Order: sequence, then structure tokens, then C-alpha cells
Amino acid sequence: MLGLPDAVTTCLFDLDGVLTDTASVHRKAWQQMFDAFLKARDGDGFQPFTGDDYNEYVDGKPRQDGVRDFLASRDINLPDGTPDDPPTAETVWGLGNRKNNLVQDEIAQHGVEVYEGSRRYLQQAQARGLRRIVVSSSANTAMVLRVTGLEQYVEGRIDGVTLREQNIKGKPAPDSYLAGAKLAGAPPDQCAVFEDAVSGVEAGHAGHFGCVVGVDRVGHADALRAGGADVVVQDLSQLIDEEK
Ligand SMILES: O=P(O)(O)OC[C@H]1O[C@@H](O)[C@H](O)[C@@H](O)[C@@H]1O
Repeated sequence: MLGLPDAVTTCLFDLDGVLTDTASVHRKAWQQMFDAFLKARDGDGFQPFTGDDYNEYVDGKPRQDGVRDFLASRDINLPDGTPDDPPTAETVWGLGNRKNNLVQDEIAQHGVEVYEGSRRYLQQAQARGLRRIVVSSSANTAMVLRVTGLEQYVEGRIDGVTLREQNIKGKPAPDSYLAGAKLAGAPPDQCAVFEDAVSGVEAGHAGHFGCVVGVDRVGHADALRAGGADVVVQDLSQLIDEEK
């Protein structure tokens, strides 16, 4: 059904880049924040944060892991600090808060675009009785689902706030998707994972889910397949068309 193996009863959807065009918002905010940080640190000759840096060290991971993993790739070690560090603090939390302000300003000013194919897929999944859970590393998930009106299609969520509160490991560990399956009351082999990040398809693969759908919005289909995607599409509407 809907391009998925017959045994699948439950869809576990990543949010940013799968349901909404917000991976690009995160990518830009990370770049702006890290470039300003690196320039202040290393001067005009600084080595900028690239799209490859985003894909490899940041994409799909919880915010603090993204900060830590990118800084480690440049041999930079900052103290963690605390969640209420101001955005000016030179700590992992401070840089994360700096980036989060940029994301929230952008969304407040320009809103969020929903992928129409994903909205239709959610509607179809609902109509056909598939369970629908959002599993995202983002602590902004509730806000994004609310401003887009997508919350009406979603039965539950595991997000960046849940991960922190319940001490659940972020992607590429399978734990957040396993928590999503548990929330739906479905065994992993009856769940399909929908992911646009390499760290996310790795999480789906590691969790032995019934199917891992890679969503390629930026031309990284090969990396998604190598990470463990069983099938790669450019848009979820392609899975609906297969039904006809
Ligand atoms: O900073 P937030 O909103 O908690 O999100 C953390 C991460 O959430 C993921 O969903 C995005 O793919 C990442 O790019 C982002 O960095």
C-alpha cells in the first residue's frame, strides 16, 4: 500500500526535508551561525561551513550533536554550557541557541512551506488506516506542525524535546525511531521510516524497520542508498502514483 511492503501498518515520518521545506531553513541558519563564529575566531581567511559539512556532520541530528560534531571536524572543542546560555556564549548550547534564533526568526517572517506531495501522502495514509507518527530531532517540531496545519494528520511525535526529556539517543542511533514505533504500538518490522538525512536512513537501517524510504531533495540519492535506504524518491507523491 502506498509504495510500502504489505506488512507495514505504521509510517514514521521525519519532519524537516520530508514533510516540510525546513531542512533548507536549518541549513542556512547553521551556515550563517558557523561562518560568523569561524570568522570571528580565524579572521577573513576562515574556512567556511559548506553544504557537505551540513550533510556529513549536522543534518538530521539533535542540535547539540550537530554543534559538537561539526566543531570536532575542525578540531574545535567548546564547553557544553547549559540550555539557558545566551546566544553570545562560546559554548555548545550558546552556539545552538544562536542558530535557533535564526531559524525561529526566519519561520516567523516567512512561514513554512509544506511539500504538497507529502500532505497528500499523509492524507492517503490516514484514509487507508496507516498509523502516522513524526520522529524528528528538532525541538521546533510542535511549532512547525502547528503553523503548517499538519498536526491534524499526525497521531503522535517524538521530537528534540522528547529526546532531551527522556534521554533518548539522537539519529544516527535508531532509538528515536524505536520510540516512535513504541508510541504507535507497532513492532519495528511493521513500520516504514521516511527520511531525507543520511543520519536518519542510518537510524532506520540500524533499527531493522520494515522499510526505509530515502527522500532525496538535494541530489544525494547515492548517499541515502549507501546509508541504508531501501528505496529513494524525490517526492512522496511518487509513491502515491505507484498505486494507480
Ligand atoms: O535546532 P532544532 O530545531 O532543534 O533542530 C535540530 C535538527 O533537526 C533536524 O530535523 C534537522 O534535519 C537538522 O538540520 C536540525 O539541525
